[in-house]
Amino acid sequence: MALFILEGLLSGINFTIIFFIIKDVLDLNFNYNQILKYSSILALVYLIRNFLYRRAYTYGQYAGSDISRNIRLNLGNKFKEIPLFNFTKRKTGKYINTVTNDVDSYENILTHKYGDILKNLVLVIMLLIYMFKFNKDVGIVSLVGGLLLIPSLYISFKIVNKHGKNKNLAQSDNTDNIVEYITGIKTLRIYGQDGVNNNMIINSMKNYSDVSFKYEINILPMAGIFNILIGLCIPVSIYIVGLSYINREIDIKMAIMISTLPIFLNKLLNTLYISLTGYKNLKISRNNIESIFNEKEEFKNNKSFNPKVFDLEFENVNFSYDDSKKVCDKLSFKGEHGKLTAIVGSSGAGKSTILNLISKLHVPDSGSIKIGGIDIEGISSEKILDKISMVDQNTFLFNDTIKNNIKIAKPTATDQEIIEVSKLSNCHDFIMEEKDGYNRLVGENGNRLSGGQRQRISIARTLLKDNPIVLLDEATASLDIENELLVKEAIMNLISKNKTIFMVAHTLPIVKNADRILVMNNGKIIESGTHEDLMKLKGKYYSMYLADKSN
Ligand SMILES: Nc1ncnc2c1ncn2[C@@H]1O[C@H](COP(=O)(O)OP(=O)(O)OP(=O)(O)O)[C@@H](O)[C@H]1O
Repeated sequence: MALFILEGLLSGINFTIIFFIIKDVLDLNFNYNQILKYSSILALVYLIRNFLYRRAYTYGQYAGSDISRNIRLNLGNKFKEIPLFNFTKRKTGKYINTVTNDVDSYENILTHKYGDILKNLVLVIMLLIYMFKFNKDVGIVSLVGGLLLIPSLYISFKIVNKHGKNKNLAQSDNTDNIVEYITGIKTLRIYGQDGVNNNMIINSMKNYSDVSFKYEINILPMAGIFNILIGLCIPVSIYIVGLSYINREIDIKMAIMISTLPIFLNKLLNTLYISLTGYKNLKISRNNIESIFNEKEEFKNNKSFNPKVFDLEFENVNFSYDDSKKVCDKLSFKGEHGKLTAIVGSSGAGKSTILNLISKLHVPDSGSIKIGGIDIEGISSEKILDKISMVDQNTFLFNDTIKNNIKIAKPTATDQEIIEVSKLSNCHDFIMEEKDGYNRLVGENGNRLSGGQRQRISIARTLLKDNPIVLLDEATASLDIENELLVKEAIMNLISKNKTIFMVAHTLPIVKNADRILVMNNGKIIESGTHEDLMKLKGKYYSMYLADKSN
């Protein structure tokens, strides 16, 4: 900043030199020595200014990229603290937009805007001082022109606030839709909904360009009015200078000099107006970054969580995602330590929601969930998740080797441990089929592996993490027979490890051996007991079992 101000001050020397040249020319004193003197001063000042500007620019770039890197890292840290249920479709787009575009815009404020604004401000002040010094009346007219900047910017800032925010929101939506479009491109292609056939993406692009156009069109009138008003200061100043010259209050040198200054001032004020309006727009990005940092964080405390046993109890738990529908309706049940509790029931009954509540991805509206007799409400979710492993249909794999993907569950694991859990989860054979073995790359989100192989890797992770509670969500759904058998076998290996297991399942044979089966319907548990108990009841489970062709 200091270097930019210094550079601005030095550029004022140009005006002084121009003044002296005009003076010398009119005094018929403009000889070779004078020419040499002025050109040398101008060259020297130019070199110093160039040096200062380069330094200021480099420092600015360096500081800017340092700051934006830190902001991005801190945002990454903050995402760790934001409750998982906040990562909804809309918010994800907003987050991506902030981490990419908003941080870039903020860096732009730091690296370019501040410097330009300061430099031009210094020059405007210098020119005003010159004008007051040379001719008070022209000084007053120029000052009024300069002060017009304040109300004009006030109005422009209001417009920027209103339309700039909409533009920023449309940009987030756009980012979000583009991410969804690209991730869903396979499905969209299958149904011929890609490219210009995709209404969602077309509307989103159109909305963004409409909102951007609206922003520009609303900003323009005020910029035009300001432009005209300060433009009028030039003829008024020249009129005053002309009168002063006719009345012999100033000589011709002064008259020429003072007439040129309002033209420079006009250009500077216009640049300043544009820079400050742009600065205000970029501040929306700064506010977006701040709003993420201010987002409510997940409940956290330092309370340790080390229950002696890991039985799990729901007591009168009520929960709904939104007010329209109760997804858990006064749920009460117990899953004993080291036992397998299966949850079955019709689609949408609330089975997966139970697992989400256990892992604190959501919190109940009322009632309590206890692990080993301790209410999990008062424990941070980080500590709860430290005791839980989860296997669901959508195993997320990183674009890395198989080994590293398993190791994520326990970064300190030895190769021997990894091979051991891979054998138990029926992964070892398919891993060794290829020459790279455990160092084979799985591709983006594991796309070089089959669905069953991905699930077995997820089970290997669970075995490696060796947590006392295991949540299995439809782990055998959508698999072919061979894969299903291998996954089931892997699950059985998991079950034999004395863990408290909750398993949501559609196919009933694997449920048959459960210690307890909960049958859900519309957020309620309507039956519970062992397979034999429920078969004797001849209720919902009985009819589901008879209808299940996989028995
Ligand atoms: N994130 C969410 N926001 C709003 N509603 C949701 C959300 N997740 C689930 N639901 C709704 O909650 C209800 C229970 O969903 P849940 O996934 O728990 O059912 P489920 O029994 O596991 O179903 P399925 O067997 O089909 O997987 C459903 O009506 C569903 O539409």
